[in-house]
Amino acid sequence: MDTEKNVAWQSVAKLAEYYAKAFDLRSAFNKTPQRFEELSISAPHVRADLSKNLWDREVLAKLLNLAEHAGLNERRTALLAGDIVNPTEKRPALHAWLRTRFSGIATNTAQESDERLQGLQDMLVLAESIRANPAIENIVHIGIGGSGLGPEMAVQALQPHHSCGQRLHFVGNLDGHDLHQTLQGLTPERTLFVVASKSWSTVETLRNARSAWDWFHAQGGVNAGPHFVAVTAKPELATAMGMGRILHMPEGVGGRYSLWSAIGLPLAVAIGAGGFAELLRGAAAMDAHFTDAPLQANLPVWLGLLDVWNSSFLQLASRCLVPYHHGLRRLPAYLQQLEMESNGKRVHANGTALDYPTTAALWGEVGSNSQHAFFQWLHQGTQRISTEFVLVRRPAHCLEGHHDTLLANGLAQAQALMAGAEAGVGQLPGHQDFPGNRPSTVLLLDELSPTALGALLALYEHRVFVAGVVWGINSFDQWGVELGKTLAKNLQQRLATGNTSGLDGSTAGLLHWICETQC
Ligand SMILES: O=P(O)(O)OC[C@H]1O[C@](O)(CO)[C@@H](O)[C@@H]1O
Repeated sequence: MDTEKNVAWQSVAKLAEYYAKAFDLRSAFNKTPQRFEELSISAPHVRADLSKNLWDREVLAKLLNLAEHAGLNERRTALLAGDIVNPTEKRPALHAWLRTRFSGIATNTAQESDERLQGLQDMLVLAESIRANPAIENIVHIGIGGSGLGPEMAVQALQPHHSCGQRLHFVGNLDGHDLHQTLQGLTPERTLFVVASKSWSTVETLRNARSAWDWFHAQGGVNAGPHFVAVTAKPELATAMGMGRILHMPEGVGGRYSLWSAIGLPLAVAIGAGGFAELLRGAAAMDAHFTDAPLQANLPVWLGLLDVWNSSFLQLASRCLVPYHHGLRRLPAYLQQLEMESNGKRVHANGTALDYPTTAALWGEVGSNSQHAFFQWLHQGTQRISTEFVLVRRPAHCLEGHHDTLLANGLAQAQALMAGAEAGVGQLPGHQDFPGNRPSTVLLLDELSPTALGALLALYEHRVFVAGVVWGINSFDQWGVELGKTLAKNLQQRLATGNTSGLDGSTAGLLHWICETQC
């Protein structure tokens, strides 16, 4: 860490002990009646109440100072200009660049022709032709991680906006049960497979694609090619596998940031090219906020700094995400990849070890279901973590008595985490005491439209970037997934032969158990 950043870091650290041990949210609200106004902030389509966190304006000011000394302004400019921000892979991170250019929000570059935009343009044209083709009844999207989670989550989230005649299915898992169950009842000639893999080397996706290809012929289909669309940065490999149509995605768009590229094909089929353009516009509006708003009035900056504060300084080991909207039930899984693959790192971008905790584990489940699962732990467990609520003001249904009750439940959980309560007369002391003073954040959308979803997801992307810059890590590579892939290849061969020589005792023992019945 350079000297100035270190001084700024130490000055934040000086505050941390008090906020971790002695700060009390209830007293803070009593002492500062305008605390909500001071610590809540709006951005396009998203309002955020950060006042129920274990911080205040003094902490925020010091964190903003730290961000400046970490080079946030310069790094943000580099990201949005499409410069190299992923040094270990020598790549830019083009997600915001792509949607901003495409949406024409970037003045003077709106009509820019660039081959990196071509795949997205081709995808939207193809999506419209699929929507207009009644012969295609089912679309099976095959892809994992960033090539699956984003489209699946967004297709679910925007279900009320669907306007296509096709049914959409998602297959990611290497476990054959996933593909097998999905294919039940489908007819080859009426099915279109979308095989999404940026690298075209992901074992899960290639295995599923080959099995789908075999299924197509085994079920009497002829000429599979036209029924297979590939989305990839490696068109030559996809062509060699027989894919009938290739959509290109740029190398510079990272997997977990790729919903905005041709990877978004299932979503564009579901909501139409116009709906997809709205998603891009919503995201680009958040990009513009991130670019233009001063750091002290910038929502992604506040959230990224809060993440740094909670994890590195207050040592809160996880963050629980609870979206109170059925459509957002896959948001925790999507954000797990975004946050934990991006910032789950233990070394600086230059490869040297870091001596502070980086990103917290992210986990969660949709509300109100989660209230009946793990909220006991959140309210009365021995460990304190932070909780994040995503609320949506207006539902897309008109069933009486649901949405107000849902919103009341979300608000109540945040209130209870902060306020706590003592067991009353006739109640059980201890068992019915709630300690309170547990931090939470509320993000509020007016409605779950394509535009608002785009803005929300872009907000999370920039937040991850901000925290990564302050931690000094490269948020755009993922070397941590490689060792397991290499070992799996070796073990696959051993499973075929039962050879355990040279293996550690546990892996050898487990292999023996499996081979007793299989090999
Ligand atoms: O699109 P691909 O290349 O199949 O990769 C899928 C996913 O696998 C990962 O590389 C991790 O293994 C992710 O970063 C990526 O989103």
